[in-house]
Amino acid sequence: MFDKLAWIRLPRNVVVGHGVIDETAAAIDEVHLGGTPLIVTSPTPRRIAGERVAEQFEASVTVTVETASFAAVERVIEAARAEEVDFLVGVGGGKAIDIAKMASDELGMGFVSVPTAASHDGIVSGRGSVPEGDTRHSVAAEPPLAVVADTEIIADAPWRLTTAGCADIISNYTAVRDWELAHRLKNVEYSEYAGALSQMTAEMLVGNADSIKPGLEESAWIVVKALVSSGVAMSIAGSSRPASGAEHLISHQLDRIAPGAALHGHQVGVASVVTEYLHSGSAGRWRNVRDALADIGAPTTADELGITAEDFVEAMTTAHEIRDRYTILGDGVSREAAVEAATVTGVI
Ligand SMILES: NC(=O)C1=CN([C@@H]2O[C@H](COP(=O)(O)OP(=O)(O)OC[C@H]3O[C@@H](n4cnc5c(N)ncnc54)[C@H](OP(=O)(O)O)[C@@H]3O)[C@@H](O)[C@H]2O)C=CC1
Ligand SMILES: O=C(CO)COP(=O)(O)O
Ligand SMILES: [Zn+2]
Repeated sequence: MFDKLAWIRLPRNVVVGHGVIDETAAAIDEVHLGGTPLIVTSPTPRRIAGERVAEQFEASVTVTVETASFAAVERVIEAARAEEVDFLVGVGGGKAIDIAKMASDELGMGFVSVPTAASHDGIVSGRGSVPEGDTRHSVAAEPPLAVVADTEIIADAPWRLTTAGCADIISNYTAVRDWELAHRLKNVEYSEYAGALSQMTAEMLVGNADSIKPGLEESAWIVVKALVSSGVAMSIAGSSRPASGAEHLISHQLDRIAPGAALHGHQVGVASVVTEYLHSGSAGRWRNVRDALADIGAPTTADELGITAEDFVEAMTTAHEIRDRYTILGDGVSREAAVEAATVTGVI
């Protein structure tokens, strides 16, 4: 008798390359999804990619969403039922993809991810994040059956979206440290395989920092591959643990305290500078994290995020409350300790 249930849900077809958007229907066919797709997109991605995806099918339905909300997920579910579609395709950044992912989960329908920006690892994962009440963190949702990432489109997206994706990957270092800590102190289940994959993904991205530059299509390749790998680590773990530790808790808290101030990846990157400091002290590796962010042009200070020192410190001191996830924040860092960590690291 097994006392453990392993449940790893991964994409079956990951297509990455120049111009592959025009192969979306073929990639979908390969995973045996047939019939009419419901394309979930947002205004800019619709113009750039959504229409090119739609024209590959005899019939399709498109829903354009403007904001990430449960109302938008409901609208997509209603459209899918009313139009009797067979599967969902999310075309865009995290907003369109997560709305499609959450709706697919509810509908029990196949889901395909067509990212137009490499802004964070949610574009390839089985985790969905749509703000609900006070909740900002991800929940389990339908993983994509196929991912179609056109590097020509992604390389043309605003550069800040790509640096945000890089910073989300760089934050894997501290996420894994938090996970190991929770394993040691709280007996939280830890997967060495998922932890090693997540850490290696960050190392490879940092090792390739010289090739991550605006206007260079190879950057999109490197970042998408890292996001896929991070998504796989989360699938193996069955949670976002390998890619989300205290730095993510701080970012989720910033989303409440200073909504819309900065991109997810940029926030978790800056937060990981201070959480690395909390882990290893002033002589530790926080400078490596900061320098890795600076090398790819991501923010390294609260000011660059457009967040005040006061708000950043408040997020640090309250972030432990938002989720049952043990990290270096323990049962809360004091205001003095938060100010010290953020000041020594130059974050505030
Ligand atoms: N599942 C997970 O684990 C995670 C999910 N998230 C979720 O993801 C969302 C944030 O993702 P993010 O990608 O930053 O947000 P969006 O999907 O809102 O995209 C960011 C902006 O980029 C625009 N855009 C997208 N692609 C292109 C392109 N190729 N060229 C020009 N502009 C483009 C969008 O246009 P437009 O305004 O027209 O949409 C939007 O203005 C949030 O809803 C968040 O909750 C965040 C982290 C993790
Ligand atoms: O953003 C994520 C991983 O990079 C998902 O993490 P959360 O579960 O904390 O939302
Ligand atoms: Zn993240």
